[in-house]
Amino acid sequence: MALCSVGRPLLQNTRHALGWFFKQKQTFCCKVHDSQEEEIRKKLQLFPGGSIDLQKQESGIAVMTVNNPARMNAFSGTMMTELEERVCELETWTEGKGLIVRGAAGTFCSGSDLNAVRAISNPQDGMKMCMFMQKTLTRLLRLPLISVALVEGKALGGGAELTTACDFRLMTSDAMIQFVHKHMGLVPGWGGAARLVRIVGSQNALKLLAGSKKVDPDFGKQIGLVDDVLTVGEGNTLVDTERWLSQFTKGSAPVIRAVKKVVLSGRELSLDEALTTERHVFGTVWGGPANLEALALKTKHK
Ligand SMILES: CCCC(=O)SCCNC(=O)CCNC(=O)[C@H](O)C(C)(C)COP(=O)(O)OP(=O)(O)OC[C@H]1O[C@@H](n2cnc3c(N)ncnc32)[C@H](O)[C@@H]1OP(=O)(O)O
Repeated sequence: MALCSVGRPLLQNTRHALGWFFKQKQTFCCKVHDSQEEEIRKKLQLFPGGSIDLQKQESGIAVMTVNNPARMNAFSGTMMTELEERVCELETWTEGKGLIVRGAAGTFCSGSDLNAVRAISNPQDGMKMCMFMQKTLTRLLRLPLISVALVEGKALGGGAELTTACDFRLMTSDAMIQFVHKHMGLVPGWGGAARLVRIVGSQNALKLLAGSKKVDPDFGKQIGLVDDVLTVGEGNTLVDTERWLSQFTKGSAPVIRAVKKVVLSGRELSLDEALTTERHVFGTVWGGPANLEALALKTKHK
């Protein structure tokens, strides 16, 4: 049973929560063949265009690119299903440590493709699409990889929501994030509001959503949405992002992945559940190769 199948509350009980960590391969690496999901997958296939590209590098850092430049990297239907496939691929990438999510051609993502949105504007299809993207983005955030959204140009609507499905956000100095949903007569539906509240607090989330406020790098840093700013024109932003991320991904993959798991459990589970999970994760690294090597080297932390 997958963690978040339709109609099932997330993290229903401790056993389920622990299964999340230890059975990821079995529970996550395949599509959930729920009939409603199959139906929306088929419908999404009717709206082609663009791609979600994934490059897994030997460094243990993967780069995922939202690629639909003719539409400012808006998500077509097929891109939504491709995103799910790429997340599946990353769930089984045991050597992975980090992930960069970015947009093609110097801009992040302008949300869902408005042509597809118009065609499936009935509430039933809207709900199914929203559930599909919520689940995929939840799985993206829960990957045992340290993830960062590299925001160049604009991140609008669903694009702004996508940034919140990463652990960190970097912006170039001329970039902008905007939850434009209110202007579209909507609220976030891809899990962006729930995640935003956890990142910036409810006061700031209310300002960003109710005011559709534009977030530039300074404001983003001030409210804690943005972790760092890359100056435009000073080198290659992707290389700069890899360098920034490598401060957290340096070292052994099992340890980095374990760090992400304990932080994630602290963020999502009750204290008791998180403590139990922490013990289990600790057991996976205690006496492991990295631990034994550090002990043999008599490492000092000066
Ligand atoms: C739960 C999910 C909720 C959502 O995501 S709803 C979607 C929210 N996003 C939007 O409303 C974005 C609407 N687009 C815009 O505001 C502007 O196009 C944008 C992104 C600021 C760029 O402005 P400009 O730089 O002036 O460029 P432009 O308007 O000429 O756009 C270039 C081409 O891209 C297209 N485009 C941009 N965003 C799109 C989208 N979301 N869906 C479909 N097509 C989109 C735009 O129509 C234009 O195409 P074309 O050259 O006219 O064929």
